[in-house]
Amino acid sequence: MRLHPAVIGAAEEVLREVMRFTGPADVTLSRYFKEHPKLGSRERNAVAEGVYAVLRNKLAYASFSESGQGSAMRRIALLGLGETVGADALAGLSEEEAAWLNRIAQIDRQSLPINLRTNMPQWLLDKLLARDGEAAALALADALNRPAPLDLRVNALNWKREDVIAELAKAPIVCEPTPYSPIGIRVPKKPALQNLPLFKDGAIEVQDEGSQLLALILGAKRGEMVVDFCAGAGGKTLALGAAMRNTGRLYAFDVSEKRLAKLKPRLARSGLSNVHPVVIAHENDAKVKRLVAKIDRVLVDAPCSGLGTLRRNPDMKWRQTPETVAELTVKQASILASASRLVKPGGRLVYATCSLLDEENEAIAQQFLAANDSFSLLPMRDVLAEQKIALEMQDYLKLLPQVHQTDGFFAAVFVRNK
Ligand SMILES: C[S@@+](CC[C@H](N)C(=O)[O-])C[C@H]1O[C@@H](n2cnc3c(N)ncnc32)[C@H](O)[C@@H]1O
Repeated sequence: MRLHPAVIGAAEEVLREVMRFTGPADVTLSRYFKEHPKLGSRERNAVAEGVYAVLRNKLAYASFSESGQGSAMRRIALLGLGETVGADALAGLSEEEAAWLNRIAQIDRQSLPINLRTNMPQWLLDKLLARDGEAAALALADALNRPAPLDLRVNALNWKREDVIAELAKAPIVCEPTPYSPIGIRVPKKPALQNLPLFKDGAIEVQDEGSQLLALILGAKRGEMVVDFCAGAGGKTLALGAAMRNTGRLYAFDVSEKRLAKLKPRLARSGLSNVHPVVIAHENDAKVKRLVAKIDRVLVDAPCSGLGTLRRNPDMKWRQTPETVAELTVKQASILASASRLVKPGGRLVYATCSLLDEENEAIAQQFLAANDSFSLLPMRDVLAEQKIALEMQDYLKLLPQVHQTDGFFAAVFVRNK
């Protein structure tokens, strides 16, 4: 059955706002759907898929849209919808438009110049080419430009992965265990989960496998004092609280009251009572100082460019610039320096990002080590062996979508010697 003709106009309209890149695309889409309640769920999905395809393929589509008729934004919307739901599903296409979409579909994308093939902003493409070379940069861009699967984390406090997989199969939801995280489940399709008893009972949370691994390498244990310094809506906090078997004390810091508020309902579902959310004004807040040298393990899941998560947030590549990245690196170094003071001798500090850029990753870790002789690096291969995670790494954790089928993540583990 064809989609309602309103889909094309809706995609065009919402793209006008999304393509200004003044805020996250998912927020703009949710607001648009709230303001347009008559769009059915099939139509909403089609609009969202079409918009995300445009964000993934922006440069190629801009080039393709130089031909065709109608407003430029309609042509761009048609390209996104044509790529995702297919021209045959669209009602309201003129004959010329259908023929044009058909012609565009015949173009061999491999024959396009590298900037149109990768659909990366030039500054980012230049960085990836200089660091990785053409073949690796193309493979990375290709993986980043594909939608991610849906990964779930099992709440290890009360649930076993195999039992959750068996329950999901009854729904019926096809899924499989994730290869590296012992508490992860991968769902290739994207079913709605919110109404499943498993979700309501806190047995599962949506979380990329890479993100699960970042929580695991902190190695948090029963009865410990742990700080999740940049907790946000608590994706990793929940994993840490369960790893601590709901004992000890887990502080969830963040400067954003709004993000921390989103942790509350998730905490209620999870059954955890060892988590203490704390809004801080900045990384040097007096609330931080009170815990100096008292904490066993500190996770710094730093604010970053998010360029490792382009599979889910393709707008990030158009919203970041060399200047925003430079600002972030100053913040990252400052947060890591302040958070490190909390770690007690013998304690562990993890610095993590979902960025792919060396300046947000290795450079921050190395700069920190150079300035802090009380900390040393715990090689990632040792940390992974300790956690029984079957991943080959050297000093750092570097997860890549084209290799590990996760989002792009970086992590360094430090131990305080004195
Ligand atoms: C990568 S996100 C955290 C995601 C979260 N850990 C999760 O797993 O869902 C980074 C977070 O750092 C927070 N942040 C930014 N500046 C901060 C600061 N100075 N101190 C603490 N948190 C900060 C942001 O509000 C954001 O929620």
